[in-house]
Amino acid sequence: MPFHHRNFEKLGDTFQLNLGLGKHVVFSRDQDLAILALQKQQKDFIKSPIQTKDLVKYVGKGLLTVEGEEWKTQRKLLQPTFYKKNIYQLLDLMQDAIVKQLQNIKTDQPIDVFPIFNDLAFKVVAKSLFSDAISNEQISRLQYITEEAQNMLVKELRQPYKKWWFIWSGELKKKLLLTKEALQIIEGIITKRRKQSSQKEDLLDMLLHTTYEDGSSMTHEKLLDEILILFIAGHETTSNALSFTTQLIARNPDVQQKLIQEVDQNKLRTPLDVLKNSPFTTAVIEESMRLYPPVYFIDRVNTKTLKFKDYTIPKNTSLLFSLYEMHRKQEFWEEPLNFIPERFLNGKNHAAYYFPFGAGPRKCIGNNFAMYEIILVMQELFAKYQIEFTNQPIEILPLISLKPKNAILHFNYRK
Ligand code: HEM
Repeated sequence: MPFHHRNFEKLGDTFQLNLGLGKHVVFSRDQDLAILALQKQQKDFIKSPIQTKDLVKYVGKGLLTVEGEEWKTQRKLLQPTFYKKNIYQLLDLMQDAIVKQLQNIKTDQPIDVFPIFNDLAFKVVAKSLFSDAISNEQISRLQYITEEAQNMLVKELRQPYKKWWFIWSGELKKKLLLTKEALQIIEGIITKRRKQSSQKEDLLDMLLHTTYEDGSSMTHEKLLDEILILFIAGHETTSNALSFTTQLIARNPDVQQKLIQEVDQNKLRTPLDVLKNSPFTTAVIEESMRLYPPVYFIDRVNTKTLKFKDYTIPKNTSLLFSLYEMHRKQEFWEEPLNFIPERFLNGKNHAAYYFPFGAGPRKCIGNNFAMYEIILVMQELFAKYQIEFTNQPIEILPLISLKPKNAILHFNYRK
């Protein structure tokens, strides 16, 4: 990251990096170019092969990893499931999983919050999807498999020269077998559910009843792929956000105090009422995702020659938009490196240069789900605990997502 920052400072908001062998990448923190690629002229851009080929190997073809007509049809089908009113129905399931998971917090010693939030975020997706039809063993196994798939993808991307070794050593095959096992676990749950007549209020039931324009439902295979994708897209991003948010709160006692005041006012409220009465908590989360956007890069490839400002970018160029850099630009944010949640409370619209959930038609479908989950975690957490930081500064691990490193915090029961 500092490497990119230096390059942006030296070379400007958009620059090209030569990777050798005739390959090059365009890095940009220009919000107008990003909006053009993601929204205004999105028809002339596709996702990079990292998502539409490399990731597909491990997680199949779901909303996140498909393109063109296939994507359009699936997005149209799945969008209503993620409307606010449908996510509201999942709040009790979410809340239940959150309360159980937060029991793992210890107060007698400093703890790394990332593994706790990572398990929590995975369980919240699992329970929202399947309610009580999934066992704890199945959840642990699915979590292990999806994380192994992501680790393998990181390895492949970082060490492309070792591709033959991954194949020859059997490592790749082993990982692909794991993906098969994950699909079998999900398939078992779906098959059982199809035989039940009673209705459940979970995502699986919604997905089973959702239909295309011609009245048909998703094929069994498509449903399996979409569910696996929800696990992949929905858990690490959320746990990163939770970890960075709590670290920032611990380092800013005034913010923590204000947050606790709001949490106390919400103490006796239902989860839905908590969501509706948490403006400061929401601002805290938004400010945290400004400084540490869990998806810190969005990639696209232009399918046509692109003319933008003084640049002509030949077609089939990889473009990487740095949300991390964009969210820290002096021209848009006063004291850009400081954590000031109030900037999200002054009624100003930041949509032109702040988009932690992406922008345009491929914007995160789970954005409400994620925000509601994080607000409910903050409510549960700060109703019981106060937190202190133990190490400076916040450390980052920029992999596929922006992960925290050594997110060690000390929890104390509130007096
Ligand atoms: C704080 C948490 C989250 C962040 C920061 C985040 C961020 C993003 C971003 C930036 C994109 C767009 C990527 C692109 O344009 O290339 C995206 C797409 C997506 N996200 Fe999220 N996400 C989060 C949570 C979730 C959750 C909880 C779910 C599901 C339960 C989810 C499901 C998806 C899916 C399926 C897509 C692909 C949408 C499409 O291409 O049509 N995300 N997310």
